[in-house]
Amino acid sequence: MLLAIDCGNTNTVFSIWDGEKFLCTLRTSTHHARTADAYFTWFHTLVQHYQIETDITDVIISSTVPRVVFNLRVFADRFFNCRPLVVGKPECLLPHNARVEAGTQVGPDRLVNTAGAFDTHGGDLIVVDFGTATTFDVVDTDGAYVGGVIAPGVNLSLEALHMAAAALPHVDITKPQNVVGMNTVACMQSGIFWGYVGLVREISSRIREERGRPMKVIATGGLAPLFQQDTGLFDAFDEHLTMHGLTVIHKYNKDMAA
Ligand SMILES: Nc1ncnc2c1ncn2[C@@H]1O[C@H](COP(=O)(O)OP(=O)(O)OP(=O)(O)O)[C@@H](O)[C@H]1O
Ligand SMILES: CC(C)(CO)[C@@H](O)C(=O)NCCC(=O)O
Ligand SMILES: [K+]
Repeated sequence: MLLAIDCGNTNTVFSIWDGEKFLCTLRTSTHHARTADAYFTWFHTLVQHYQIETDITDVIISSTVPRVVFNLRVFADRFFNCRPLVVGKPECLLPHNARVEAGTQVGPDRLVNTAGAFDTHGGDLIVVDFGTATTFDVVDTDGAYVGGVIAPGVNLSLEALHMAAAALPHVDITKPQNVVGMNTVACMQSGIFWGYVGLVREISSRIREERGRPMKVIATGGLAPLFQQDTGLFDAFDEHLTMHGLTVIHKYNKDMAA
């Protein structure tokens, strides 16, 4: 059984993959100081709570925060007696190597999304991930990551308004009824929501134009469904894209080692 760990700048997600399906998905906030023992206490409590029979033999990690990898390695070694595969390390092979400028470190989450999206949807894709940052990953015909776009995340943008302007409150994202807001909160929500709809539309269309071919837009991340409603921004929403990508990369490495 595989334990797949997707560690983002805001949240860390653990999923158990039995080879056919995910048995559970557990979420915690990302903290570089969390110890291996603390991970296990949290993990074990939830696995017991959900009464899941686990027999973890393999661990794969994607982390956009380099500092957390040490404790996750200790966690894998101490509790599952295994050496984890870490996406982005030379020993972790990718089904298709990224084609980017020499010396560029592509975020592991973007490499994982690329592998997952290509496996499910084929080539010529734009993958949009609404995480801490909103990223666009361009997946070539053959499945290689060939570049993309990084924009500030939705919640980060709302937080930045609140932090920088004394009179602007903390607000949660929602889809406003109107564009013209008649109170402060509605004005902020409109700016972020409709601004993002425009951002996604413009960037997707410019990517297609630059590459001169039709490309499908696949969205993932917790906020994607909110942006999909009535906007037709995406060809598909794939909630489990990152986790699926981790299983694809794990299987590829197993097959290559066999
Ligand atoms: N309707 C909503 N309003 C506000 N926040 C939401 C809504 N739906 C989901 N979210 C939040 O969106 C976030 C989406 O999670 P996701 O895993 O896609 O990215 P993240 O964890 O924030 O970023 P990262 O992977 O970079 O750490 C979660 O924090 C979730 O609580
Ligand atoms: C852009 C983020 C923060 C999105 O999670 C992550 O993929 C990252 O840290 N990337 C490194 C730079 C790059 O991907 O080009
Ligand atoms: K994410």
